[in-house]
Amino acid sequence: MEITLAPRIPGDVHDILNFGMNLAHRECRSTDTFPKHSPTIFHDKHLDENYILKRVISLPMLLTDLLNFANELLESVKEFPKPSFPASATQCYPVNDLNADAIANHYQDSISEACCYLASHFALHSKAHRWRNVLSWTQLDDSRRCLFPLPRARAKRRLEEDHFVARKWSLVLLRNTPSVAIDVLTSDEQKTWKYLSDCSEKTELAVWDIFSCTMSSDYIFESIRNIAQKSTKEKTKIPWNRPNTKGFRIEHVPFNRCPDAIRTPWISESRRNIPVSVCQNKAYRCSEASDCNIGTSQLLPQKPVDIRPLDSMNKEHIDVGDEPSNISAWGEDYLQRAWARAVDIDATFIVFHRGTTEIICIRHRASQTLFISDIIETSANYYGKLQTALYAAILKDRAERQEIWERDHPPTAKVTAGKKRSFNHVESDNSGRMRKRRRSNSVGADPIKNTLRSPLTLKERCEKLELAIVSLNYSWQRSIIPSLFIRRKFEGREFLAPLSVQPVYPLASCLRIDVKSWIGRGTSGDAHRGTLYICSDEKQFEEVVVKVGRDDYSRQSMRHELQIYEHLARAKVQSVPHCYGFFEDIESKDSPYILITSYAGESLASIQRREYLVSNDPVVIPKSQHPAFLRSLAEVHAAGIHHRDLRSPNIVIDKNGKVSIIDFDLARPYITGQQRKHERKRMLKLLSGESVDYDRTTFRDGNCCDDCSPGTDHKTSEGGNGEEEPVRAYSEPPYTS
Ligand SMILES: Nc1ncnc2c1ncn2[C@@H]1O[C@H](COP(=O)(O)OP(=O)(O)OP(=O)(O)O)[C@@H](O)[C@H]1O
Repeated sequence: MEITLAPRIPGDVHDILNFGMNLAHRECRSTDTFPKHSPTIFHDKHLDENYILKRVISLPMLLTDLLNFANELLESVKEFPKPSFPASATQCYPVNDLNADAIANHYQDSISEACCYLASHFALHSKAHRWRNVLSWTQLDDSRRCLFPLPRARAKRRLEEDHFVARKWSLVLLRNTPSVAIDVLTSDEQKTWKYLSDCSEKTELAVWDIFSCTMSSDYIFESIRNIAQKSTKEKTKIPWNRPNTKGFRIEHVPFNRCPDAIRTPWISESRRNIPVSVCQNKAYRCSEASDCNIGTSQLLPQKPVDIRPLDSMNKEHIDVGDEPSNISAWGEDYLQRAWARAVDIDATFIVFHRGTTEIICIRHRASQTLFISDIIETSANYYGKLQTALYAAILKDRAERQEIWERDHPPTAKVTAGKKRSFNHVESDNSGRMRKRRRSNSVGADPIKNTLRSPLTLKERCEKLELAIVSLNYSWQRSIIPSLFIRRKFEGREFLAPLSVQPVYPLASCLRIDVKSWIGRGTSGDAHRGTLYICSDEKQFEEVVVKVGRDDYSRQSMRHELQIYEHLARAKVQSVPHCYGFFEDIESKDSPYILITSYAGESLASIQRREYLVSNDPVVIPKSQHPAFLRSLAEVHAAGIHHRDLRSPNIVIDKNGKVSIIDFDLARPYITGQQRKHERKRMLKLLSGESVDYDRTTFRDGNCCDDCSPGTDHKTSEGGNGEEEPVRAYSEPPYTS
């Protein structure tokens, strides 16, 4: 009989496995409050089902499972590594300000780096003398969090939130091959390595939310634990608001999800709680409508996006007392956000860490369930072992899921170019239908068809329609049920009448708008691109821009913009988009307002940016093309409109070369000759690639424009007697912004 002696664990490995975090915890600062809680808003109602956490289950056994897994790994190790490990910091951490980043740095230095080495060794190449690390716990590039220029107040709030929770850390897979002959590895290790090699460089493997070490984060952790315990006991589902729109038949179209690992031991316990229907290994097809996406597919974003499905940034700060019972909603919020991030990077493990305590969660994709451990004390002397097991589990889980995926999707010899489906890009089931419709009715693409079908007819027909049915289909937004918006009209500065909604609208009286991409964010809201048609007639449609605003400021500026567009339409100005109207969501007063205009092409800013990337030189528009730009501006001026925000994002050019001026939220309905000259000069500067911006630091009255130096008055600066009669667009008192 062969007797295998347990290997002697070297001292440095022993130190890591028996590491307990030593973090002195001071009283929280008096100013410490929760970041804003974010109730469900319009965009949340249109979230892709995959991004919604449906239930949570408490899994107290997770800790034991992971420690047992660590023991199994240790037993299987034939030789322990002999490199010099990053030392685990055992000294007490200075606690001046335990903000989220300080906690993250401490976790990284004290234990994470060492665990990356150990877990790589145990899970991948336990027999090799010389080996490399394949894991790195890293702060990710922060640039994706600042995609949009934020107004100062929102940027400040974001900073406050960053202070409380850092979301930019993750475990990353490195693609350097281990310097070890592959035949030294056991067959299991070879398999794991093969499947991990198929992942791309710097694949994010798990989600970490690192909290500041304060009383508030302590409350949040308790809240998470309580939510898990309560919903496990009562078998509750997390409720999710949807639009209340009636009369839309919801079709249940099952689809294949990315797989969940099944054999992994650490979810053996959890599997008992997952409904059998969604736990079958084979195809991960959802079987009940309530448990899966309806009519949608798993479409992972192509570009990294800042996932904030619960848009707390736009919500009022809600202070809570020190009562932990008040804060269950906060815990749910953080769980939901972490779930959404995990969906985005297709991660199974989510870790909440706050220095002295930690919670580990496992995401089950098919049932959209999160299994939640108890609160783990990081000072326990098995914490190092637990983290090593966690990292190895994450690696194994990734490899196993890749194995399942490749088994279920064997490479087909013949893949037609352009039809290849990538791992993370599955087309939505109705996209083919939409493409077909667009091909056969490509208004805008074919000028002959345009004239035959006269887009004006659609515009004219739309003028009388009161109801707009809006659904979102881009990035993580994928409406199951559309929202209803009702047309709003104004008299002077106020709404003409209170919102009145009829019980039933015939399809022929409804506009339908499919929002399909995000264009940009301005001061009055987000601009999206979409397709507009009338419900009863899908044959005619037009590309539109839908500006979505939520607050009072955006309502005011959209109202003003609508008024200017209406005037320009009456004056038959051709060089501006057609405005379809201003609509309001009928569901609640928190819901947004939308302003719909026709899509008028790509902005000068975006063309110049694109060209600049190629040539690296400021982009100059050829002189021969200047008249088209100047004519468009002159047309607007001739109608008595002073734009006052003439910048390259607000000049758009369609594919036939037609130049339009957009964005009239700052415009004034009267203009002097001097102001006209100034805007013309500004246009020429923009065309020659000069970057010109407005000085909005001083208040300008109607006699000045923002291009004048402060103190200049058009009336007095004019030659002759200085008198100049402004052209008035309409006889309202001048609008002051
Ligand atoms: N009708 C349109 N056609 C083409 N692109 C458009 C249209 N309307 C808006 N856009 C694009 O969307 C972006 C944002 O829209 P817009 O500038 O109107 O928003 P805003 O909130 O008024 O912004 P701002 O801060 O400039 O006032 C614009 O820069 C432009 O590129």
